[in-house]
Amino acid sequence: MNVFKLLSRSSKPPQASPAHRLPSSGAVTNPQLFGHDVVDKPAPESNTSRKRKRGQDIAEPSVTLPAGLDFFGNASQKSEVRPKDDGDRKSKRDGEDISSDIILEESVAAERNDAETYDVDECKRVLRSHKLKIVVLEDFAVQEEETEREKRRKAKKRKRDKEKGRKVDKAKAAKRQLYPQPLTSFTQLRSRYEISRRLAENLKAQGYEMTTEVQLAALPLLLGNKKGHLRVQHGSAETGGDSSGAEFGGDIDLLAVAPTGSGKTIAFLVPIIDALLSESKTESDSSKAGPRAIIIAPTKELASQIVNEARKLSVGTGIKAALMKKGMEVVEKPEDALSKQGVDSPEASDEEGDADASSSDDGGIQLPKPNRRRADIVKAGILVATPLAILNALKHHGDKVTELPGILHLVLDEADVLLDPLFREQTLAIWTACTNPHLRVGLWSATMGSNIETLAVGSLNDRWSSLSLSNLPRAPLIRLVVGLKDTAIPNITHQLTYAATEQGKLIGLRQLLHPTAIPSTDTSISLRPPFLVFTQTIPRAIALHSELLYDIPPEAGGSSRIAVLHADLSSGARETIMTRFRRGEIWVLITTDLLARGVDFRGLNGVVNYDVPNSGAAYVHRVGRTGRAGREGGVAVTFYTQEDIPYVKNVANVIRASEKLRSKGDSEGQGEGTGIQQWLLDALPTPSKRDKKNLKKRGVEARRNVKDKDGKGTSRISTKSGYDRRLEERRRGAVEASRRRKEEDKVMVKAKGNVSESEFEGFGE
Ligand SMILES: Nc1ncnc2c1ncn2[C@@H]1O[C@H](COP(=O)(O)OP(=O)(O)OP(=O)(O)O)[C@@H](O)[C@H]1O
Repeated sequence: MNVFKLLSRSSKPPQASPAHRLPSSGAVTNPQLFGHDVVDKPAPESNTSRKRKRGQDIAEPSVTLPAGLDFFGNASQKSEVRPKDDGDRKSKRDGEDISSDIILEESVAAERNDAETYDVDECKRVLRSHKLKIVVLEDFAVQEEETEREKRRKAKKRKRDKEKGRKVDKAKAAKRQLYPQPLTSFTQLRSRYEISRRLAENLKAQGYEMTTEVQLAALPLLLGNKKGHLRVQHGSAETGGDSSGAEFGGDIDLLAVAPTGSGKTIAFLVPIIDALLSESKTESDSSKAGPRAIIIAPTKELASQIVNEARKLSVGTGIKAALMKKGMEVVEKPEDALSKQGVDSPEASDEEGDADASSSDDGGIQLPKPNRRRADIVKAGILVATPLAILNALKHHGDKVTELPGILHLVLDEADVLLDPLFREQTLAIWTACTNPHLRVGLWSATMGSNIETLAVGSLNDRWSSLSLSNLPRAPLIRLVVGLKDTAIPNITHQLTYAATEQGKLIGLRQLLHPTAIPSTDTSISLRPPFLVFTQTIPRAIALHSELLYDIPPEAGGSSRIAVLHADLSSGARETIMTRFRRGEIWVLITTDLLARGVDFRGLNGVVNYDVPNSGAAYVHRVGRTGRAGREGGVAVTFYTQEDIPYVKNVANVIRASEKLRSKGDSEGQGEGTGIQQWLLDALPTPSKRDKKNLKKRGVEARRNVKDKDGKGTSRISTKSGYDRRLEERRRGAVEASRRRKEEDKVMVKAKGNVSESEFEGFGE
């Protein structure tokens, strides 16, 4: 009997032919998560934004691999048209490169239709069907203009609100809601917002046609002001036409909360690249070369992924994207200017020495100092980095941070973690250093606590007062939410498995690794490689890796198919493992929360939470590594033991919410599987606020990397229980002692023999 059958709860019944629905099957699905039954009018028949049922292919991949092998099927495969070499041909307009006239001809008709717009009611319908909610979180300009009058009005309103109760609040919320023109296809970017032709081509070459929900709303919001499109009228935004509405004076600051894998990267990169291109057309001043946009991400892996994406989108545009590395400088620091003028500065020389010592990029060659320093200053328009990497480069004279007046765009990707106590100080220091009055800020994540919103508003206010910018119009802060906030994506299957003990978890994981060894049951789900396994700590990841190292048979690649990735490895080793995993050479990657956020492995079939995540948000991000861009068939398995019971309700609640979301939005009725039963939710204890805080900070007590009384780590992972291990150790010790005794006896006998021999020798004399 399979014990997991009794103790596990899968969120959906097994599917008939999973191979066809695996994320790694290579087929590109509809990237949208919601609104599949809704036809986005006025999209014409020929328009690529025509709606498809979930799972219906947009196009066949050009290289057809067996479903089980094409792990990381590339979205670009489906695009027949690829960008040609940069120097190929020159555009007749604006000096842009033109790579394909075919694309142009094909898209003319579509562009004409794309220029058609929706009326306000249609906007509302489309945005609601895609579960999009856009509100003005803070309209600073209005606040400042009407301070006195507003105060009196607010006092009156509060009184009325008290009498009328919640209804009034709802009415107020509706008033502040926006309905921008939905962008249902990427071709509309050219017809409506006149983005660079080359940028449009690059998007097409990557295979992007239909927009995801977050792109559908965020791109019009961020590009809208370019043509004065964003107009708020009686609680709604509309395009062109009636000009009686209150118009936002400048651009906007945006706080976007959208599901994992929903294409937020493109949503923030396209407006930045477009803005930099517009700027480069108007500005001929080359002294402005250097970063104009900074994108901060919490890990090196995510930062380097964003750089890659930015480079792909800006091919042939002249816009460059760079990844911040040790030894690079963002701006010239005051001491550099002094040293250039021949003034000796002790701090400058100290720091220079440090930078040289830590720099791995100059291959140990010592160039003359001023030249080296100048050569390392970032010239790329888009700079992507972790907070510490930028801050280290900005610090001078101890803790002073060099200002960055040239930065016009600041993006915090995974904003909630960047503004969490772990990174908060560093992130805010960078934000404060961006002193340009026209700076626009974007905060993006799949999860966002209300404390982050408060912090964002506070930071915007502080910045405003410290820079004394009162003579300039203030941009509103707009919040865009896709789906249900802080919920896991609805297109994956969740399984919460009670494994009782540490041993149980290992057995469970082995069962997932060798599914054919165990007879399949109604509730068992199959998990095909490649998949990620998350542990709570680095020592546990290492221990699990060594335990599973020989589980994959040699004929399937053996131990080379399984790897461990964590922050204690060198950057080079981390990069190699990431590349091998993306190529499909590694099938099982064991890791910590280092890879929980942002990292995009398109064809990942599943995620195993070997250790329960530290919070509901952590669960959302970890499981969001599968089911990217609307791909179906991803699986998320979470093991929990006796020790986890006090905390697992967080995870159960997230799964339950995600299942509800699926069953509501799923016209095919697939969402009716009842994974997390109400009785389980009722039975699980609700963790206190303090417990949640502790858990988030340090994880489950029993698995912390503390030493036991023998000085050994308790984070050990093994199929054997501690009792069995002790017995075994004693047995081994006894065998060893007996062997040693025998050896000693032999030596004694020999020694005695030697004595008698020597005695005998003497006897010969
Ligand atoms: N419109 C689109 N059509 C098809 N694929 C898309 C589209 N937009 C993005 N993608 C693909 O979706 C995947 C996920 O995108 P991205 O990494 O930007 O997601 P994300 O929202 O930032 O996720 P996370 O919250 O995990 O960081 C990428 O492989 C990307 O190429």
